[in-house]
Amino acid sequence: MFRKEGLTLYSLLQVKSGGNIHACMQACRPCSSPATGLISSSIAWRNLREHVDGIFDLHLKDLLQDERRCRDMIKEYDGIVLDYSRQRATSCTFKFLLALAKEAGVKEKIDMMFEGKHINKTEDRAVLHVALRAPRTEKIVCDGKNVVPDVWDVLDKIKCFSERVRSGSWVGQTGKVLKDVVAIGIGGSYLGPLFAYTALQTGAELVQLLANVDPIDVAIALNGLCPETTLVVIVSKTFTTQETMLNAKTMRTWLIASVGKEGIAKHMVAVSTNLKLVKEFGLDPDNAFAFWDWVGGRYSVCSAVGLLPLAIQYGFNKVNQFLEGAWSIDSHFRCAPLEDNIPVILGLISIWNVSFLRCPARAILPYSQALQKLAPHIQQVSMESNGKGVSMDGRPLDFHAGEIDFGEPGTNGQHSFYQLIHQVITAVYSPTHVCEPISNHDELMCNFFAQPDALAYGKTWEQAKAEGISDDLIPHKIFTGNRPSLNILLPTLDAYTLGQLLALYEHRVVVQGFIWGINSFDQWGVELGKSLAGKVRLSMNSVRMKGEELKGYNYSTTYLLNRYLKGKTLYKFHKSMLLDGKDKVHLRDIRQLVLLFFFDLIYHMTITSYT
Ligand SMILES: O=P(O)(O)OC[C@H]1O[C@H](O)[C@H](O)[C@@H](O)[C@@H]1O
Repeated sequence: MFRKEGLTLYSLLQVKSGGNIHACMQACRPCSSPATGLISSSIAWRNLREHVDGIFDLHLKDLLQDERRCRDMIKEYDGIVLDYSRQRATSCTFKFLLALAKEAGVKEKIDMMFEGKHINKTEDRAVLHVALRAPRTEKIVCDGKNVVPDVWDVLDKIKCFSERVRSGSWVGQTGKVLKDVVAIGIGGSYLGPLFAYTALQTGAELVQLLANVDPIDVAIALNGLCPETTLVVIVSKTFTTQETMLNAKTMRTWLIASVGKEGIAKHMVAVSTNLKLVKEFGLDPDNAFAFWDWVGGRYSVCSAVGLLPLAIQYGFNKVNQFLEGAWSIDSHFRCAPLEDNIPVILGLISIWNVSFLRCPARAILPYSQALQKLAPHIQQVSMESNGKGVSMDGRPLDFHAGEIDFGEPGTNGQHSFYQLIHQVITAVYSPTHVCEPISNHDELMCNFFAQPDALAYGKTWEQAKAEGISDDLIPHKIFTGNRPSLNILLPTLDAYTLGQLLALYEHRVVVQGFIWGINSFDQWGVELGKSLAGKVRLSMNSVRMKGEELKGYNYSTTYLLNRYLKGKTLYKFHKSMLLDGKDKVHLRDIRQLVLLFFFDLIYHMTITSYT
């Protein structure tokens, strides 16, 4: 009944209908434990597979007429409103989904997470990012130790340091007040901080974040900065990530040229779990802000990774509010019954769309420009966490898990890819940064409220005809609708609600992983790419230093690498090229010399038919 291809939203509309919902309800069998270890062999999963057949008859425009259903599909908690009535699901669907959550032991797994159990089995680690936002009085034990006091030691250190930088009492080596901060990191050490930092932006930025190892990015970051008044923050959980370490070395060279080696302690600090390597890099451990291996990189926004830049820029008060917002959702996630638990409901909706309706693409569309970096952050949180092909115990999955996430703030996205929007819409319904533009915000929100219904209802031939559209244009102007979305409304966008939003998305991803039975906390696929890059690095050095021939690559890679190395003889990117009079950057020169390579990745996700 399904077409044999994925990544298409239209599959929803092309499938043949089958059965009806009441028949499916009667067919519902009591649940029992999965026989093979995969959740797909459970009765709860099979009930959903049978149930999904009945759904294809139903159109959202009909489902939306049932007010009781719609009322049941709106949940509120601590100012957040979740409306999932525009999902292609009935109340019965949610009964089946909740049965699946119970079958998968979601509640028990949430408890294990909060209890510091080593649920990241492949790395033998606890998963305790929730401990990062726990109040000082809370007790969260990991490996026999309450970790909350350690968390607060670092928070106190962040408070003290950030206040000194902000007040000007922390001065650079030459006695000048620091005016600029560059935070270097990549992946989780960049995307999460960037999301939070951008969301709270007020206009006067002290901090900038640098990720890419591309020399142009480095040059742009340094452009106009004076080493004597610049603080560099190296952010790396492992302190081994090549890109970050290379950028850190470039920055160190840049600083030393002006303030000398002895000035580094005043101009460079680090955020890491690896304090030994921080010291070996030449930084004073007193200038390091620690975190712990039980914080995954992509879940590290609430550690010093995200909080140090936030505290320096916006003050520690905002950091406190951010943590309180996240903790509000953490507490709800831990304690609320599954049927009222907003992150659990969000996770179940994702499971329903991906594994049963087979819609593995999700657009995240905040109707708030301040949330412009939400989608890039969630791309990593979701796709690195749940882009897994095997279960926790190494069995290949026989169902589809993981989504393709993408997004853009509305209304920009409307003018780009809205033909494909499909699942999540986030909005702020009261503006925070009111310059004057109440009417601008109203305009924005008109679009926000219009889009979900446009997607749900579509437009029929008859409606188009009644609008006087000519027959030849009607095929282009009718829309089948029935595209699901869900809405999240925040009362405002401030540090508190930002923390709530972050925790909601983090926990949604975790719930999905709990149900699919995968490990949402490791990233071995990324490691493969890293080790292959290491091999290429060695080969490049052998060619350059020893004049050796490239060996061990296929024809295509050898050809491209040789072309690159040949072009590289023109490329002389060194200190004097980067700097002119110590702080002036030759962007144009660098641009001319850098060879650009890019590639299109064609990712084909195959979804096989149900039998
Ligand atoms: O913070 P770092 O140790 O430098 O790691 C930065 C990033 O490295 C890799 O790409 C991992 O897959 C990410 O999860 C991590 O956030």
